[in-house]
Amino acid sequence: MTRPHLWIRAEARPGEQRVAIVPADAQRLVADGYVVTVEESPSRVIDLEDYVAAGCSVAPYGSWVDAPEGAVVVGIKELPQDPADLTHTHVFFAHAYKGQEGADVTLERFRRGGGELLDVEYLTLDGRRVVAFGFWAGYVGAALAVLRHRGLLDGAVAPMGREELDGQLRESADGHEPERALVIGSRGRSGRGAVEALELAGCAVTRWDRGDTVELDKAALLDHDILVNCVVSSTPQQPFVGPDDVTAPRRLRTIGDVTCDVTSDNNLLPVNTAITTWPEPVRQVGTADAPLEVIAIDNLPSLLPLESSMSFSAELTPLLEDLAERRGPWAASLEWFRRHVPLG
Ligand SMILES: NC(=O)c1ccc[n+]([C@@H]2O[C@H](COP(=O)([O-])OP(=O)(O)OC[C@H]3O[C@@H](n4cnc5c(N)ncnc54)[C@H](O)[C@@H]3O)[C@@H](O)[C@H]2O)c1
Repeated sequence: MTRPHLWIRAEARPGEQRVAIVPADAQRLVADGYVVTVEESPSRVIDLEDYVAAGCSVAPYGSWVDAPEGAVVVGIKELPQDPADLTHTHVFFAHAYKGQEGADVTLERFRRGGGELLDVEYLTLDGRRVVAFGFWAGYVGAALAVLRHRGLLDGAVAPMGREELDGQLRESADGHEPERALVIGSRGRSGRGAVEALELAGCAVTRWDRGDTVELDKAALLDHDILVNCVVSSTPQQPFVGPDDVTAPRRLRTIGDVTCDVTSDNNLLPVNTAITTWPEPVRQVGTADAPLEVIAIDNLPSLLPLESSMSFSAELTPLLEDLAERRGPWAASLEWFRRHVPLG
């Protein structure tokens, strides 16, 4: 079996602490005969020494631009703006096929350099994505919502470890009647994470998935204190919470919008139309008399960088044996790339 040289790139986005392959998985790859290089990084949540102990070689920050021909450069978020031409094969989330801002520029860089994009979002088997950050997105989104509901999230949020977050959730339960919390999309990856966090926090959790929203019981929905939206919506349907619901009789006070489709036609929470951020995680969309707060952060998994990296790496690593031949999910992702950048 051919084994490509794997080059773990340092993330270029300021503050990004995640990494695509963790040392334990790198060690297995090295034992399997892969050459694995890891770049130095000022922000990565995992020490460089752990990669050295796993048998990886070390390269300076950003040196993937000079990686040997044939090396596959693996990362998570966007590439830096230089160089203009991309000559390698890159594995990362490029967000380049749905007309997103900057997508044309990204694809043009690959076209000019003759490189290849194997976008992680398009690694699929039988149409289902095989590598995603969903569980921890749901976990963090629900955790922030319940902490806010309990008056314990005031101001900025920053990356932390799971123990710290779980400690906050457990402690916050003291002296609280269990809140009624609803997770919609509860059978999905992020939905399962949301349910786990809310249960740890001592909430009484209602789970809804596809069949439960066909005929939306709005009164039942609004009779929850906390709502966590984890639905993947691709077709328009009756919104879960719209502007009209602000003045309706309701228990609902806090929404965690994990889906974050805030500017899309399929936004199921049109009561809110903008994301929120780490410095300002909470937006008031209600009124002084009828408060309603939304948390809609679009990079939730970054708040638990170690756990997110570990689960991402655990999903990605077993797929690498098919990478050299571009089989399975790699073929699916490559097909998307070739639709946008045909072979010249
Ligand atoms: N905010 C973030 O940082 C972040 C991170 C990761 C993922 N996401 C987003 O979260 C969303 C969920 O991702 P996932 O990986 O959990 O997806 P998933 O496909 O694993 O789960 C989606 C769930 O929604 C259910 N669903 C679909 N339509 C529904 C409806 N009308 N009513 C009720 N349930 C419905 C599905 O049956 C499924 O169980 C996606 O839009 C994803 O892009 C956000």
